[in-house]
Amino acid sequence: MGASGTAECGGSPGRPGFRAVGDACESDHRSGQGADAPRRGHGPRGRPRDHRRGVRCLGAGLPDAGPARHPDRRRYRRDPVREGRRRAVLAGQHGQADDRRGALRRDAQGQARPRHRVHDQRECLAPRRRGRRRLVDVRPAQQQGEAARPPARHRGPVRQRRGDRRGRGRRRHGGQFFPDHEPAREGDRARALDLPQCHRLLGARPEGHGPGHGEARHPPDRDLPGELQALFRARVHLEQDPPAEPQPAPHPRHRRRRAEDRLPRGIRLRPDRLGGAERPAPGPGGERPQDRPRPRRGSPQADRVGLSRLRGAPDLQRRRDRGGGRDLRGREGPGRPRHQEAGALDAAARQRRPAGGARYLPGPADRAGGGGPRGRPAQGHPRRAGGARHAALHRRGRARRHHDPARPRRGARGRHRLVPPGPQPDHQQVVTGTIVTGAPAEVLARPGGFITFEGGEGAGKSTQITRLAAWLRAGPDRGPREVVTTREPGGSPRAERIRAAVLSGIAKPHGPFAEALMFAAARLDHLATLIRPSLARGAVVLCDRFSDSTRAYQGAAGGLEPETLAALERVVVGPTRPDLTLILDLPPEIGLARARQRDRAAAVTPDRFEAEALEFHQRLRAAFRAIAEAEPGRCVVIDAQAPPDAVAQAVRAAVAARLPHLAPGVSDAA
Ligand SMILES: Nc1ncnc2c1ncn2[C@@H]1O[C@H](COP(=O)(O)OP(=O)(O)O)[C@@H](O)[C@H]1O
Ligand SMILES: Cc1cn([C@H]2C[C@H](O)[C@@H](COP(=O)(O)OP(=O)(O)O)O2)c(=O)[nH]c1=O
Repeated sequence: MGASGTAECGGSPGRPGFRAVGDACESDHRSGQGADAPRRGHGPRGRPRDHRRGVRCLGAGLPDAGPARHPDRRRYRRDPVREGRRRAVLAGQHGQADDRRGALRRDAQGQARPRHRVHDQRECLAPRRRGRRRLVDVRPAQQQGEAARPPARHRGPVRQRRGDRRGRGRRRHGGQFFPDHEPAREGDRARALDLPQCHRLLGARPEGHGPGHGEARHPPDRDLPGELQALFRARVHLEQDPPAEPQPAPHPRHRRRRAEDRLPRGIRLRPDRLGGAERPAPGPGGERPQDRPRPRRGSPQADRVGLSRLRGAPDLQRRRDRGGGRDLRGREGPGRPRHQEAGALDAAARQRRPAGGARYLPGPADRAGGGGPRGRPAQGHPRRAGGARHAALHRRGRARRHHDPARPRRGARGRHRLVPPGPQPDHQQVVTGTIVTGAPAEVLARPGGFITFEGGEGAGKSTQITRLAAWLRAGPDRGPREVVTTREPGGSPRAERIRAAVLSGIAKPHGPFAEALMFAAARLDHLATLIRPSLARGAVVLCDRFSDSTRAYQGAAGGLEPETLAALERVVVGPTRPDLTLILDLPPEIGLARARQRDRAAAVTPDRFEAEALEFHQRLRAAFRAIAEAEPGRCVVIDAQAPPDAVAQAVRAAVAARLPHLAPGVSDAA
């Protein structure tokens, strides 16, 4: 093929000035078979180029290079990677026609490139490996520099990536369809990069031969063209530090999180206050507010129901002590999110709203005393409650909010601000995390109560709970009330699974403390998932056994120290102590007889505690009595030997006496 060698080394008509490096063709200049003429006058600065090892002719054997056929052509077709490169070379040969049309080209891996990169400078396959094709620009340096300078609109890396993306898929090239050839290996990405990219990485000018080029920093290998030197140097950079992939846009939810994260530490958002965030007062020791024990406000009862978390707690508690107000329940529970409280209170407020959906409307007194803009009553923060200064502050806050798109629009989430007619009762009644401002106590939450039933086996607890629930559901004069009946261990799906395990006796070999821990675990879930949410809704919760059973069974009867159980109770129960505990008392022999009769009827075997000896049950009875004596304000002992109706009557009387707001009426209770 010496005949084609001379012509091909001079450059094919479609690809003047290019040669392939490392290809094994018959025009190999090492073998001396190629023509000498193109060896001189093709390299930059007129240097001879082809004396280097492995510089061979481009285009030998290519279909449009002449009638001669390359002997390795069939081999290329069998190797997909090499086939892709061969087609890239083909594409380069058709480049001039494509360039005139402004078409994209394909590099050696089949990726499309803007034409200014492809035409004369790009086809440098860096590694010197035997059998690999490298294209070397052998045109004069000035011409190379002109071709290497990309147009401004293609200079940035983003443009380059977009070009790559556009090149994917099948693309018509020179009248033929060529499939894509993705880079076979990661290293091919570095090898496929073009020279402008190399220049950028080297901090050199694209022209490549002036001051500031890589040659100035590295001793130049004068035998190599400047672009090839640059590529060899850049390859190291590229393989170590590949170009950054475009980052996907952050998800809107993440953006929102980041916006919240920008809040200074200690500041929390107040959804009820459109004014935004508040910073709780710093602790004396610099501790975080959420780590601080909550301050006690008012009575222990107020603390139990979480009134300490309400700004109007003292006032509400005063109302309740007078008997004219309503209790707030169930806003304790550190694990429960505030919006849940808000939802519960909102629901309660909606229930209490007058029929027809009418809301409280602002009266003249509202406008007189610190009214808001356009005659609306001042709402939200107590500082805005009265006086022109506070009204002006309020207006300023509204104006600011109007221009802040990050803040929710007023009423956008369907919340209502209920303002009673007449003078504002007490603007301290702002509930953290919810919407109510200045509403009377009975609007804030529906009153509820937490009543537990305790006693030995077969005392009649389940029977009496059912009866009391029916009585309480009638509710007071204002209408029916929600009553939740539950039991321990159990009451929630997870707690029921613990119940099944512990009553099967699985923890008995581990001792009473292990059993107490299992009961505590069940209680934790029960409280979190059922009891506290129900109390927060204002429901009455009737529970068959609670923490007093742990004291009696695992403590007094099981031998566990009271201090241990008290600590466990403090951790698990916290402030959610029962309002009233009804202890059904009867001799254990009678209770066990009833329980066995019940079990036979239900065809179940006695559980782990029913199977205990009589002496164990006697200790239980003594323990329950002792608890009642220790806490007379909470506990009432009821004689459970009486007939069921008589016991039910005694239970109602106890509830009416201790929790009068739950009683449906005096006539019913009598
Ligand atoms: N006051 C009562 N007098 C007689 N039998 C009763 C009385 N109360 C409940 N029972 C019966 O005793 C059995 C156990 O009652 P139950 O309510 O299940 O007790 P506990 O829940 O305390 O184990 C049931 O069969 C029930 O019908
Ligand atoms: C709640 C609780 C129950 N128990 C025991 C008492 C009961 O024997 C058993 C619960 O069974 P249960 O069937 O609810 O009792 P009763 O037969 O009285 O209706 O679990 C404890 O030992 N510790 C506890 O804390």
